Amino acid sequence: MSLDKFFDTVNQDQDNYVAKLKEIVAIPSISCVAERRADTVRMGEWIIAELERLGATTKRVEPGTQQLDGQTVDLPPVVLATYGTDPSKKTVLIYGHYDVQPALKEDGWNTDPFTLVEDKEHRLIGRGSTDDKGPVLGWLCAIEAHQKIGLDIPVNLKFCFEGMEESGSEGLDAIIAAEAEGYFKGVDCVCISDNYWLGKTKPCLTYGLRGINYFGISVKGPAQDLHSGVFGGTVHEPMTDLITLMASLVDSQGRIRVPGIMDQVADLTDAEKKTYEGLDFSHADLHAALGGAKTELHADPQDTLMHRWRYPALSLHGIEGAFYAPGGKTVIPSHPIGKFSIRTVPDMDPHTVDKLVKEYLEAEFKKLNSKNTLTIICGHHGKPWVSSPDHWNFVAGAKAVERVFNCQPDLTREGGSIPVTLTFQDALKKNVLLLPMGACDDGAHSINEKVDRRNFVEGIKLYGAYFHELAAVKTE
Ligand SMILES: C[C@H](N)C(=O)N[C@@H](Cc1c[nH]cn1)C(=O)O
Ligand SMILES: [Zn+2]
Ligand SMILES: [Zn+2]
Repeated sequence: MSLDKFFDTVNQDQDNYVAKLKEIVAIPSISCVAERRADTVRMGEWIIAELERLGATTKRVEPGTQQLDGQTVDLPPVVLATYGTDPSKKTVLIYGHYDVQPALKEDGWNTDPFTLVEDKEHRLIGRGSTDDKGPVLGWLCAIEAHQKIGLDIPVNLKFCFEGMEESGSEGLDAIIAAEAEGYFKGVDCVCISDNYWLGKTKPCLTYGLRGINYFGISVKGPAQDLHSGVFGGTVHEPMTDLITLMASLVDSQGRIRVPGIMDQVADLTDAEKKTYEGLDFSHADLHAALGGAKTELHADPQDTLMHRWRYPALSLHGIEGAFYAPGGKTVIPSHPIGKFSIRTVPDMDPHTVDKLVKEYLEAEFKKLNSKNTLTIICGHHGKPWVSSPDHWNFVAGAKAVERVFNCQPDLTREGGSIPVTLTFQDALKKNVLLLPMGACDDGAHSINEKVDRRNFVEGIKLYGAYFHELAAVKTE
């Protein structure tokens, strides 16, 4: 079977695909703030319209409401769609998310985050370009290219696109559980494109993710912010308590200081250690992704990967309600909320993690003898996931990589979290493959997020080739 015509069409039509990416990057579908909820819903509606234009049957599912920024708001729709129902074909379920992380030009972007621009190195820069609008659009472009040349897609496609992945996938697990024997019945395998290659040139197949527990530390003092000249030295300052608590969570070598956390981590076996040996990863790749900074914690690249994939990490994210703007405001913030998360790994249990963190911070706060009020906010959870890369779904993914990139993919785990992965595996009892298009230096969640034009275009080819390899692969 030759896919050359499909590949040629993708090459020829790439400017149209990039124009579509520009259209959707312009929709600021930030799921974590109420004022962007209407845009997030609009983004979901754009996908429904595009799927219908391609001839898919869609189902818009409303997951309910949530409390956000002091309001009750509708959760964005979960978009389910079916393309092909031939009982003689395999059926693959494709998941992606259409929400994005916040982004402001003032964060340090060189260009407006919601205007996709292409620079001289053919980087397509804009929020969501790699996480996850580029990959989501990529699947739809692969269908379009097949249609254009009259090439049959040899598998049935089901889609599940959500708008809350960056905010804990609220509402999605219940929909999957309710539809496991309904909409999702007949699915043979699952594919997700929402992570990144190990380096900049070689694709990978991914069989593991870390989980996440997200926290807030609220320290409340006076009823309003104070003048530090009038009140400094006379009151317990909430920021002082908060900074002390945040500093107690992790040391500068990245070691988590909450007792009991490391006790839950699965032991490293010899077999697992071997999986790190042949990997094409050096600290040069890490430095590239750090924008040239050489600030690694570990001397050995294998240790770096283990600490990304199979050990937990605690990261401090920010402080809501604290003064952060330029200039020298002499304020005592009255109610700062510190944000941090723990990336979790097998065999950590999210509820045990919450309990250990809460107990530890309350005990540390007691030591401060402060008259302020502490509240620990246990936010969203996502469980870690590890699966077997020996399944035929991975064989099809590897063959697709070989066809498009002429090389064997790396087999990787991922340090980030996609909470729904384990839900699909458990609820549908089917293998899940992560098949990314983005490179290690794409800067997801960061400033100047990008996807390289090459990755976007070759990624569309990869998805199309995967359809054909899935159809051909032996399942015994
Ligand atoms: C790996 C995926 N593209 C991703 O970025 N996932 C997020 C999920 C999340 C959890 N809380 C907020 N976002 C991540 O790993 O941070
Ligand atoms: Zn993300
Ligand atoms: Zn993502």
